[in-house]
Amino acid sequence: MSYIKETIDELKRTSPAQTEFYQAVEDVLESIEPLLEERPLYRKQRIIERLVEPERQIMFRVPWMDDNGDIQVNKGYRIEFNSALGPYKGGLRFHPSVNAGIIKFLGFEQIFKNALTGLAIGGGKGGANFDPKGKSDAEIMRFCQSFMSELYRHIGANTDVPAGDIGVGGREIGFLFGQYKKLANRFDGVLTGKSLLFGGSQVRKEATGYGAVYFAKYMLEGKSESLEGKTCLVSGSGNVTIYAMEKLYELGAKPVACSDSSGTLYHAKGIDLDLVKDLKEHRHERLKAYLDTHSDAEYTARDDYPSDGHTIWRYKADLAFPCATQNELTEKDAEALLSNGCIGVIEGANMPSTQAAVDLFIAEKLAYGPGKAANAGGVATSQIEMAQNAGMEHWPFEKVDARLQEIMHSIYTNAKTTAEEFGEPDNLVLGANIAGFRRVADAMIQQGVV
Ligand SMILES: NC(=O)C1=CN([C@@H]2O[C@H](COP(=O)(O)OP(=O)(O)OC[C@H]3O[C@@H](n4cnc5c(N)ncnc54)[C@H](O)[C@@H]3O)[C@@H](O)[C@H]2O)C=CC1
Ligand SMILES: O=C(O)CCC(=O)C(=O)O
Repeated sequence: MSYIKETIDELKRTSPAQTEFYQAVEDVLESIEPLLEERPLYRKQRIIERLVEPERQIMFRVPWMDDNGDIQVNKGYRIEFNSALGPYKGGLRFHPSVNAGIIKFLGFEQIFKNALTGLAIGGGKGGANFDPKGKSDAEIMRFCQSFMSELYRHIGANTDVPAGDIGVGGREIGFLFGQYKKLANRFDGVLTGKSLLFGGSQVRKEATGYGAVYFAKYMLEGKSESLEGKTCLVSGSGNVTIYAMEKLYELGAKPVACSDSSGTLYHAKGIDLDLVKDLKEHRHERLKAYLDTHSDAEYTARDDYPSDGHTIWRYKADLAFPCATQNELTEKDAEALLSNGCIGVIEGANMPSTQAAVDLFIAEKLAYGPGKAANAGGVATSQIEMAQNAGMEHWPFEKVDARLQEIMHSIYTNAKTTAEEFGEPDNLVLGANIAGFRRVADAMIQQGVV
């Protein structure tokens, strides 16, 4: 039996029912096989066995009272996965689908993503199976306060620094920070993605979307192509999607489709970004309401999606940016993109393409930027926020944006040159996984068996 299969079988036995986690582990293990052959020390040191086991997993009860006075109970998680390179760093996700397996897959991805940034940050992730949809601000506040009432004792500016992810934006980070400050009696950089009024960094809100588009720019330049005039499908309509679309417009491309969990919107003239921002950032409405302003746009409800995939990837466009959630781009979607002449897929979300879709992109030598490389701009800018907090500084927008561009360029170059080193110059999955793994593994070896 191969080493990879043995490892996955052992994970299935010891950590049952964590499908997304196995998928994330398999993706990394398959890529690093040539490195393991070249450097037997990694197996001797049992780096893989140590890496797949989180350093610490915290699971807790989150009781809170809704507006009717009824008591609700959710499950909270913080998985402190690996601290070889720095304090645990990674977002919090509030979504009804959250469970230990989802948080573990996200935490595992985060280890290698954070390593790729070249910064001193380890990997962690957390969240709750709480559904913010339809909740009042007061309910969100009470939930965040209860969540932090347990979490505060596990985190710290030099220990573990959470941020946002799906369902956790500026409003939630504000409530979480307020409760942390009250309980810990400390005002420090324990969370990132904070408001600019109390320690937040310029560009953090925009960073993941902007970063993914910078990555696309560098990857296309590597193929003597550019973003200018390209039509783009950008799934989702949250933080990552909105700022990816903003940067695409700035760099001369045209986003023509986006989506939410209820359906897909297509507008051949180009998505009206101001309207989407208003609908999603202020009015908290479904995308369908876009049709009230633009009757020439098309909307497909989720119930009418093809049974083997998602409507958004069936439209013709030059580039695809999956920016919503995991496994939102299937093999059939990948086939549709390729047959419609799509030349690049750049992942703003974490693990949005199924393994079969990824295999197809690699076999077809598509310009493919895997999430752990392409969406690392968010966490990289979080580290810039931590550095500003520690130094009691506040950098201007231009300075943070320039640093973000440098980091995205270096991530692309590192993934590309590592892919070349291992004889597969077009395979940035292999390049990103090996480059990220090597940095973490070498640090673990130097720190001994801990
Ligand atoms: N916020 C950040 O800085 C970072 C986020 N990510 C990843 O980017 C993705 C999006 O995160 P955010 O934009 O922060 O979250 P968000 O909560 O702001 O937006 C999520 C969006 O995805 C949509 N969505 C959720 N499930 C969907 C589905 N099944 N089909 C279509 N749309 C769906 C929601 O309607 C919403 O528009 C996630 O995979 C997250 O892990 C990755 C790196 C950093
Ligand atoms: O900014 C951060 O700390 C984390 C962002 C995040 O959750 C991610 O990169 O998936």
